[in-house]
Amino acid sequence: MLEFDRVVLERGGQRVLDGVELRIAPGERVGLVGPSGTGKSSLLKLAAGLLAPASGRVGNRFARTCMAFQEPRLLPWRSVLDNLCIPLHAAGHDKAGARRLASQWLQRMGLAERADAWPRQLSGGMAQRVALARAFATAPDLLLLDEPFAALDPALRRELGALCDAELARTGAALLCVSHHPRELAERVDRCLRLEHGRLLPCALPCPAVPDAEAAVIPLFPQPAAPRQASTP
Ligand SMILES: Nc1ncnc2c1ncn2[C@@H]1O[C@H](COP(=O)(O)OP(=O)(O)OP(=O)(O)O)[C@@H](O)[C@H]1O
Repeated sequence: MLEFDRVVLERGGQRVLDGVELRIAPGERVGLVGPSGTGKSSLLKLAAGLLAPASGRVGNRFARTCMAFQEPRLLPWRSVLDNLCIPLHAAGHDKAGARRLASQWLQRMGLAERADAWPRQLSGGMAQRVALARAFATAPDLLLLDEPFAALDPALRRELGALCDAELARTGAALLCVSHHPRELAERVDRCLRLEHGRLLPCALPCPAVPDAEAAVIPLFPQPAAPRQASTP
C-alpha cells in the first residue's frame, strides 16, 4: 500500500502540494493528470522516496518501487548492459544472474546488439527503451511512470505501451502513471486523479470513443464555465 496523509510539499519557495491524500493498493493502476507545473512529477518523487514532505506522511509498504522518468537518465560512463545490471546488483542478483536478466530485457526491447554501446550512442527512443527495461528488470510491485513515452514517435509509443501493459498484467504490479494522453491513460488504469491547486481530485477517464484531440483538451485543460445566458421566453 502507498499512502499519502495530508502531504504538504514546498519547492523553490512555493507550496506545490497542499494536504494531498492518496491510497494505492497492491495491483491497483492509477492515472495522474493535471496542467504543467502543478506538481505531478514531484508527487511521484515523493512516492519513490526521492523527495521528503514539508509536513504530513508518505508511507510506502511496497517491496520494490521503480520509477521511469520523462528522460532516460542513464549513467553515461557505463555501458547499456551495465546500466541495467547496476540496479539488479542492488536488488541482490549476483553478477552472472544480473547479466543474464539484463540481456533478456535488452533482447525483449530489441536492443540486444546495443548491450556494449555507450548511452550517448543511442537514439532518444532507444535510450528510453533501456530506461524502461531497467525499470521492469527489477520486477517492481509499484511502478511509477512519469511520461516515459513522451518523446517517442506514435508507433513506438504504442509498442512500448503494449509491452508495459503486458508486463503489468503478468506481474500484477501497482501503477501510478503521469500522462498528458488521457485516452492512452484510460486504457491503462483503473481510475484517474487530477492534481490541481495542490490537491488531488477524482477525474473521469475519457471515453475511448472520444477523438484524441478532444480527449486531450477536456480533462487536462478545462475551460472556465461560460457565463450563463439569460433565458429567453
Ligand atoms: N528542482 C526544483 N527546484 C525548485 N523548484 C522545482 C524543482 N523542480 C520542480 N520545481 C517546481 O515545482 C513545481 C512542480 O513541478 P513538477 O515538475 O512536479 O510539475 P509537473 O506537474 O510534473 O510539470 P510537467 O507536467 O510540466 O512535467 C513547479 O512550480 C516547478 O517549478
